[in-house]
Amino acid sequence: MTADDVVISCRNVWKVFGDRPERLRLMPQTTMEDLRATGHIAAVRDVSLDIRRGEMLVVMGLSGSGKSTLVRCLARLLDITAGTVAVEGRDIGRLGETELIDLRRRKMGMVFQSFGLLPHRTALENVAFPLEMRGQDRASRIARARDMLALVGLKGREGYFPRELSGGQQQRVGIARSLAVEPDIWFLDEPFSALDPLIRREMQDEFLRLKGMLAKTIVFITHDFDEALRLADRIAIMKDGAVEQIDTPERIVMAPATPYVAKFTEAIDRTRVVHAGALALPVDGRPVDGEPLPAGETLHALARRIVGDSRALIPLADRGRIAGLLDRKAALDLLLGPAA
Ligand SMILES: Nc1ncnc2c1ncn2[C@@H]1O[C@H](COP(=O)(O)OP(=O)(O)OP(=O)(O)O)[C@@H](O)[C@H]1O
Repeated sequence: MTADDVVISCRNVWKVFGDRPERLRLMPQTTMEDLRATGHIAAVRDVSLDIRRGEMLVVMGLSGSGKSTLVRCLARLLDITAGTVAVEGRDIGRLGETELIDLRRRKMGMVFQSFGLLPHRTALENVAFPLEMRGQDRASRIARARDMLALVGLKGREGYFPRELSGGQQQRVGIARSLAVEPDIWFLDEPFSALDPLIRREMQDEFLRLKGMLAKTIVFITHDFDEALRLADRIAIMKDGAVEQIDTPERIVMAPATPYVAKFTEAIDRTRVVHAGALALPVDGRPVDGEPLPAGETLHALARRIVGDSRALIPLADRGRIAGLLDRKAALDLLLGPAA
């Protein structure tokens, strides 16, 4: 990864709430108990991570683990207590108020759990509002706002005020508003939590489509592991303000860095995460017979073909080349549980 690939970089970031956090001497070994003794609480504890351009980073953790606080620090909606957050190489802690507003307006989009809609404006005007702030002309911003509302399934409700919409509909207006400005960096704090499962899946698909098309950098908080697995390039698992592991979904479930991460991912169906290629054995001169299976597919997607295959070692192909051999028994053990 080169420096150019990194859009957001945070180093040893702390966010401590309490009486006088600025007077604390924070060190990696500072514990929650040390802080509690002085009437403080660390919502974010010594977090260092880099987010790459075009990446979708999903932040997960139990309630109170610091997800929202971390994301608010990345957008400098909160001032951090210690450490640095750099966006495209600029330390955002040093930006003046106008520069900060400009950075947010030009580069960042945000959707938070509380929808933050303007109560005296209609759905259409709410979605058009950030475009107005950018100085876009009325006709084009209204047209764009209409398109975005249609995209989130609110065609026909353009003239409704927030109080006339359900919680899920208000959330969709918030999503449409953030989509309207096509930000480079998107911060999404449980954006789909109030949506019912069908529309939620549609919105996830829409996100994946936009992500693929526009190479946006997205930081996304969710409680829902299935959602994380569908969307994430990498997942950060938080506990008590610290990031326990930041890794690909496959490595989070197959190589948990701590007992906590292992416990957190215990109930996940591994076969939906693990690609056949991850189980590949080297060919090492063994015969490679017959049609190979695609190494990039998950075991779940290949289940029928693996069950119906009679070869003990099934060749795997990646971009037209043999990538290794899949031990059918090991794959079946994962799919069906070890034989009794
Ligand atoms: N303004 C504040 N003042 C004091 N403590 C706060 C404040 N904001 C958050 N906290 C504390 O910081 C910790 C992390 O909160 P945060 O909202 O970041 O967690 P979260 O992981 O996003 O939770 P949830 O999933 O419930 O939204 C919690 O213990 C919370 O009580």
